[in-house]
Amino acid sequence: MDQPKNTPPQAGSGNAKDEAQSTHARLSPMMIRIRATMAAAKHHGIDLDMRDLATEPGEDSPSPATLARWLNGQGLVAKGMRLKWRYLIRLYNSPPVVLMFKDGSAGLMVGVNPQKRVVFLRDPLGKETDQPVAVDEFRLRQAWTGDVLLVKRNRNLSEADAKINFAWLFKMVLRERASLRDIAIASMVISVLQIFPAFIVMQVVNRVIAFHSTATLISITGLLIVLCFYEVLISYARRELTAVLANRLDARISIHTYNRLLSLPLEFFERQQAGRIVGKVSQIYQVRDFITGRLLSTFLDLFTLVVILPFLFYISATLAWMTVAAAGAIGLLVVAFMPPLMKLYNKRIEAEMTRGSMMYETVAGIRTVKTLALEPARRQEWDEVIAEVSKWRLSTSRMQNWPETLVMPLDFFINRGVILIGAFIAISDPTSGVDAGSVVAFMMLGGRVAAPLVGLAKLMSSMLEVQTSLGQAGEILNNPTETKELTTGLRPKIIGALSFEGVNFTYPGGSNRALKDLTFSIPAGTMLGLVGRSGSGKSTITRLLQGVSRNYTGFLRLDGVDLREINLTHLRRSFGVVLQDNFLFRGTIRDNITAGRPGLTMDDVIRAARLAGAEEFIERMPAGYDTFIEEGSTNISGGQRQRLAIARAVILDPKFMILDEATSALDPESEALVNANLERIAKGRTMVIVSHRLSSLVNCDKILVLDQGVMQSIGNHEELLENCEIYRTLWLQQNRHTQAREQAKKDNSADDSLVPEGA
Ligand SMILES: Nc1ncnc2c1ncn2[C@@H]1O[C@H](COP(=O)(O)OP(=O)(O)OP(=O)(O)O)[C@@H](O)[C@H]1O
Repeated sequence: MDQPKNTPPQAGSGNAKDEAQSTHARLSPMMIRIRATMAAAKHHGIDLDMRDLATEPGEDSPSPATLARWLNGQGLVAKGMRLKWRYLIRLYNSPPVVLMFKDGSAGLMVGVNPQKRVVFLRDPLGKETDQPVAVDEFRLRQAWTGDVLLVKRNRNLSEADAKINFAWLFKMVLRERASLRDIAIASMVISVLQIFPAFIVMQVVNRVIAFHSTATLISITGLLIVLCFYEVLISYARRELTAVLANRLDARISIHTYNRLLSLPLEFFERQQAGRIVGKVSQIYQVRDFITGRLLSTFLDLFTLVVILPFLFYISATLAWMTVAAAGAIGLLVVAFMPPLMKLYNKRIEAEMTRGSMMYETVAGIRTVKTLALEPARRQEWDEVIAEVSKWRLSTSRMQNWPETLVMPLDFFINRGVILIGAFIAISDPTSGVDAGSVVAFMMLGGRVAAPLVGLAKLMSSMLEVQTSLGQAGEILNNPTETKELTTGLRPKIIGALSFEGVNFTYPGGSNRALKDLTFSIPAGTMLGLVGRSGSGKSTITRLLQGVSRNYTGFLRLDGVDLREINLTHLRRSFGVVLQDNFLFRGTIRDNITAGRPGLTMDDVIRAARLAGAEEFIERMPAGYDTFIEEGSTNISGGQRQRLAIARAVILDPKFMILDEATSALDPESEALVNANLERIAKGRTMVIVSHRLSSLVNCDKILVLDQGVMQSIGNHEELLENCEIYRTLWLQQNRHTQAREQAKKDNSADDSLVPEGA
């Protein structure tokens, strides 16, 4: 237990201890801190990937806040905080706590004994079963900074991954109950303050005017000014609170929506039109507007009702009943028109969605539209879409116009008729208790009763609209996500040996198998070419490898590990993938190569660019690595874009690369350049290359020939030319001209040799 000063207490005993200490000696304090955090996460069943850790510039060792950011959102909830010893020893029921040490490393506290006033530390590099070591306050203080990282499993992973529906909305609004309570109190106070002016005016009319009392008028004026001042203040506070609440709800909805969208599997996006996805997901903003707008204001108006209604009954029950009855009739009218309105509303949304889709499709496919001069056809189609939208918009507005017109007489009755009736009662029946003051007070407050009741009725109709919008957004967002596969599973070190064992795969909804009983294996470091006619299943193989489709039968193993057991994020990160058409984001070349992945330095960017053969053209650009790439990468050539995509794929030094027609769209010169770079990159990696051009695959160690999902043969170029009919045919088709030229050359030389000497 004797430790030198300021050295973190080490756990373990005997040989294990020596071993652990020698590992400690090899690892930097920063690494020990990271490993301690990973061990705390592991306790909750979450394997963290160090590549997700984004350290702040200038940090020697990640701070608790940085570590917490790393853990949050990976199925864990983490919080960095400063704790006193006396609080630390109260954490007796907690899972492992990471204690930050002064040298930049960390310890893992796995238990406490408050009676003996000791905490138990376990070696962060050891096993969960290792014996922890008891450390007292004095010894811990020598190493501990006082900072801790508390980690717990996100109890409600379902909350992070919750489906978008009313229950979710309700829970989310409920989480803001503190703000809601404050707003409700402010609304109550405002309502009460609003009663006073009416009450005062009643007094002015009845007493001041009737008895010519100036003194009463002065005191009433003073009171009125004070009340106005309070109302201004409280209204300000309510608006401020409401704005904050609306913003928080907006942020929550937006973050959750985006997270769910990102966790949907790629297969889902392939089945849907992008425009439709965006259109439907955007419906969530209607829901947001409803919650932060109508729902909140009606909720607040109801408080007004609760306060004002008793007051109105106090002034005159007859007039109050008349007002409530008229307001109720308005509500009924609104509700009666709801079903037909909803029908029309749904049609309108559908038509607007089609309009959005078409707009998106036109912008996305504008090259094709322009080059094929499709503008007139598109315009005509657009006219039809717009006609449909106009039709349903107009019908909805017309239908909406009806209840709005029909409620007007009732509204007039509340605001004017009730007053007239009040005046009549006051004149005809002096014993009724209705006097001039009551009538004026009613005039001031009666209208405020109608608004919340009508609001309540409209709220019900809006609920239906929101239900529709929620349904639309849910149609996209509530599809099964791949969150579980992305956050759980094995994270083996990938070396690159690959084997397919009786793999069969059919696309969802497809009738034929895209891969039939595929069995082959390649050792790590192999360059494997995939060849076959169009539709033979080449891309399907790469899809299965990347875990895009997982519902295949048979086994697909990477270094002997079943692919389905491997964590999806880890799997995809371990691959470098270059496709035919690679999307570059708006931003600098450097941003595109790092693609926002944390922990990458400029040196990594330059190394990747060099490996991809992109360095030379980047350096020739005016701003070098800071050159801005426009949307659609219009300011660089196709060959340059491919080289940037390769740099982006190799920056993490993947041991496994997939190139799916990566050079097919390039001109021969760029293709030769990129192919030369690929051969360099291939050293020490497994590469799966799909290409239509067999000439770019001749150097592959193995070429797999597919036909209608069935493996025809596997071997190198020469072997296949000899043994595989399909390969030979494809090769001859593609190299007919070269063959013909070579034949012609041979013939010519043969002819020359026939010319008699001296001729
Ligand atoms: N998303 C999909 N949904 C349904 N069927 C699909 C899908 N993608 C491909 N297929 C079908 O699966 C089979 C294999 O397609 P795959 O894309 O793997 O062929 P390929 O050899 O890569 O073709 P190409 O060289 O034209 O890219 C084809 O019959 C194709 O029609």
